[in-house]
Amino acid sequence: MNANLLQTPIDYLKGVGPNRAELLRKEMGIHTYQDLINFFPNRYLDKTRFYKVKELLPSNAEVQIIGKIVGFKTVEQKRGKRLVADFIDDTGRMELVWFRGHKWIRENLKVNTPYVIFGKTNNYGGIFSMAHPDMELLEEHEKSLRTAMQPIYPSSEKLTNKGITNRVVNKLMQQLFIETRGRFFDTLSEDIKGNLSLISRADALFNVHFPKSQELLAKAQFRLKFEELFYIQMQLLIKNMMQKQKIKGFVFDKIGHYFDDFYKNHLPFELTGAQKRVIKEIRSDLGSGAQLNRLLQGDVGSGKTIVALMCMLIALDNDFQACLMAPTEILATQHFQGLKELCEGLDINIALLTGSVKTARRRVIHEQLEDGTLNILIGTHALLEDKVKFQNLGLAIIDEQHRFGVAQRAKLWHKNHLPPHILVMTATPIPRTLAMSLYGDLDVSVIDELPPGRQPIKTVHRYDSNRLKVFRFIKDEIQKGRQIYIVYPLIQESEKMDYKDLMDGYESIAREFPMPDYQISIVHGQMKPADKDYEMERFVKGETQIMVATTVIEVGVNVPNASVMIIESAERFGLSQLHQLRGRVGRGAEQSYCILMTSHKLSEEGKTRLQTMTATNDGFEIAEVDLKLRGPGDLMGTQQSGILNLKIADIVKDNQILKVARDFAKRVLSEDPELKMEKNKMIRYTYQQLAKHKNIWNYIS
Ligand SMILES: Nc1ncnc2c1ncn2[C@@H]1O[C@H](COP(=O)(O)OP(=O)(O)OP(=O)(O)O)[C@@H](O)[C@H]1O
Repeated sequence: MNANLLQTPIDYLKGVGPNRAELLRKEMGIHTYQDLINFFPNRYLDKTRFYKVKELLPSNAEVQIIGKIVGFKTVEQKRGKRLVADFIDDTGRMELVWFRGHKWIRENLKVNTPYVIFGKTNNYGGIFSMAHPDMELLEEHEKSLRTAMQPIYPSSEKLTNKGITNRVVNKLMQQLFIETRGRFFDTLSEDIKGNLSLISRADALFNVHFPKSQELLAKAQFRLKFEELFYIQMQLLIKNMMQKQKIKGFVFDKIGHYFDDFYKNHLPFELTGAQKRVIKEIRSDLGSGAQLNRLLQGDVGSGKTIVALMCMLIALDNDFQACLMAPTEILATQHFQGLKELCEGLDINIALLTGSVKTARRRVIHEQLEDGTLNILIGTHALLEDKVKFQNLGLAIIDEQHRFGVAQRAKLWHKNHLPPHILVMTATPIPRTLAMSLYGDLDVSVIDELPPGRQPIKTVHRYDSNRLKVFRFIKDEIQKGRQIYIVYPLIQESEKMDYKDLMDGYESIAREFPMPDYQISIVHGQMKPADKDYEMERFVKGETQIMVATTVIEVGVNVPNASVMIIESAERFGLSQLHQLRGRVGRGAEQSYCILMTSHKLSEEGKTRLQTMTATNDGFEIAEVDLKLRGPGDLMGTQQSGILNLKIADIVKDNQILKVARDFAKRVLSEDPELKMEKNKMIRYTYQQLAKHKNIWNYIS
């Protein structure tokens, strides 16, 4: 197919006038023939069956009926007018209803003329009705391309009211196939097609818009989904390959005094097998001559901090500086304290830089960074300020990267004449499939083992009405010398109300656990950093037994003696947030507990979340459920990724296809990294088009 023809503006397609063209462009992003062909149905209806009005059941099933309109009437309602048509077939009568677009409907729908209508039926007071039905003249229906499965396009009700009904899209699609004669060149190699028994691209496009059978539809969808995912994976793998070739990293080939001394004399515990493996992986990257770009995933409490430190020591051994950036002040401070403790006796100059560091101290830090006397800098995004200049930054570690985002990751790159090695740590496990698609340009290491001696956290769900029992339990635990977290949701839109909940909660806890027997800390977002630190500090030192907090403590806080996590209004938290919060306990050797408090009013999804939490402690399993419940768009940090704007594949449902696509992309590139082989000609061409047009779907056809 001539690629230029597909670039034809949509205005030229027969049946598209200036008004429609405008709507197609503005509302549906369809500018060219190509855009239209890549506008895929989001579902299909079985159109083999026609119903009679008499056969309708009072359920709201989607049905297809043949009949005629015998008259219109307008009904006044509180919330505006409703247009109602009397619709009959030879067995009975029903109503068609429109809430909007009355003028267009009256002008365009014919009375006493047979139509095929379809849509969802309702039954109010014994009368069947269908709101905003999709309608086609029977005569046209008989003429149109016969398909068993009727494609339903994702065009909104708004468009339907402006005349772009499903039927119109369908007709335009037919016209497009007529004008292009359905000849679309293939984009995959014979090799891949043969291996996976894929149908041709032309057949796939035809059958996805005009399925001849269920079986062909399935084949068409598989082929198009595979192709979409395959090229995304190609893009990520090639990007990764180029990064390795082009971006020379500093070569950290020495393992010197810092690392050795720490390993032999200061390691506070035996490393787990997973920690050792990950350090080895990172070490080999650091010494390879390419830039390290690695994602380090480890479930909560799996011991990422020590891995981070040991990598920084390698940088120091090679006469470079290192930095660690954390998303919150509390976390940065905690990392600083923890690392300082670990580095004791090692002769390392390590500093903390956050928004609340005083100017005089800041100046010292800036100077020492530039003259190279500061070895390690820990901080928040304050590290990204222009004033912060390193003498020789060799390794940047980013904790909890989704909160920073890709742009900030890039900013760290420019802190040096050559980009430093970048290690991204995350404690929110990202389902493997998603990690593959989102971070395909990063290598991934996983710490999949917890330090020994940890007991799984016992998680239970309790209703608010059982609060007294929960309080009794807390008292018993405090008696045993343990510490307790009580966390309240703080969600921005309703901050005031949440804040009140927190303060009310705090008061009732203070009543239940009076001084001097009990000491309570409180930490929330509206406090000054210094006050927060003070309260945190008291809890860390064990001076207070209860920490009442909002989710500011969500990530990374490490108080091994804390053994009970109580989460108030647990139904309001997302799954990964619940898992993160739970991860604040179970960090010592004692049996730990997580108690999820809720009212009796729970949504289905809320119930699933609570059941998942009580059933498993595995962060990866939880992340998978979370992904299924919320969809990838809602997962932290994924919004910024264009990758999720898929046209036909669904990253969750089609993750098997994603795996196959990734395997094939890898296979092609390992055999032919520059796509020079004759058999990969189409792949090379398609890939080049893709790189040129940025948007994957703007070229393939
Ligand atoms: N190999 C090990 N053996 C025993 N204890 C360990 C080991 N590795 C880490 N720890 C301890 O486990 C606790 C958790 O480690 P760390 O804070 O590094 O976890 P993390 O992976 O950063 O988790 P999170 O993301 O939840 O903060 C710390 O108290 C740490 O000292």
